[in-house]
Amino acid sequence: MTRDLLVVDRVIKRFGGLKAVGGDDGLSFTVPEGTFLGLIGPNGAGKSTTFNLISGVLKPDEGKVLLDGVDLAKARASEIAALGLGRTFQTPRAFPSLSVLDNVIVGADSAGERVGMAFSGRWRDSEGALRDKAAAVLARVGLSERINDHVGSLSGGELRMLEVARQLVRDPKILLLDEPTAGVDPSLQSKLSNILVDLHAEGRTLIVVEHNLHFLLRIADRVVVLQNGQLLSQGTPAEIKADEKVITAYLGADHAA
Ligand SMILES: Nc1ncnc2c1ncn2[C@@H]1O[C@H](COP(=O)(O)OP(=O)(O)OP(=O)(O)O)[C@@H](O)[C@H]1O
Repeated sequence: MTRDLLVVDRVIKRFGGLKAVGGDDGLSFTVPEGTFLGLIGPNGAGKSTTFNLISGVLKPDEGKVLLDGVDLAKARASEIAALGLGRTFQTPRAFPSLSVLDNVIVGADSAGERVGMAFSGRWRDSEGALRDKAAAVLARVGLSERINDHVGSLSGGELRMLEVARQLVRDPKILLLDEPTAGVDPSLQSKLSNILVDLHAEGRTLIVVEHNLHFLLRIADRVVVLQNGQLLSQGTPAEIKADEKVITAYLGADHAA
């Protein structure tokens, strides 16, 4: 049986006394290793808060989030990165004065690779390998022709692809993507969806928050639907599309057919 890589166990998160996530019993769901999970829900449902809880950015007021058995509330950011968790942000975070290639190299650096190599004297030998790895992930996201450009010249969609490349260079076991299709034109969206399908086929665990549920329902293998901070439904895309609760609360009557 596949083990659960991520366990959200009766989690409650409050802001100013109001529950953003959790409802009465707390939010619980599990993500088996190798799953491509889509996290959806209407505005204010608690998707971003849940996303921040499962990436260790926020700590729950009650309950636990376990990644590979480790309680994220007790782990340092470096420990979480060492568990193989990578995440992108709703607003892409790139270094505007650096080239596209250097942004990806810096992405690998935050995993401590360059620092470790510098200390061990392997820096010169490894610099070329790191550049090759960065160039390879940029090719994967379709940015080969932009590697020497400054990120300031990238479109919104290209910036999102750069975010994905900056995570991929670290070879994450579990990759969390926050609204990856926001501001991305249809041709890049289809490229992104192919990349996600490939990453999933490689055995990586993906968790993707999206407003664009048509995008997710086509490619995810499991979907969690939130409403008012609580679990409204979970299942395969086919089960979610057929779930009356979801249709009523979120999808709209046109999906019932
Ligand atoms: N930092 C915060 N301080 C106070 N309230 C917050 C904070 N973050 C979120 N909330 C509240 O928590 C609830 C859930 O918000 P959250 O952003 O997680 O929902 P969401 O599903 O991501 O919404 P959207 O689709 O609009 O991004 C909302 O009522 C929101 O106003």
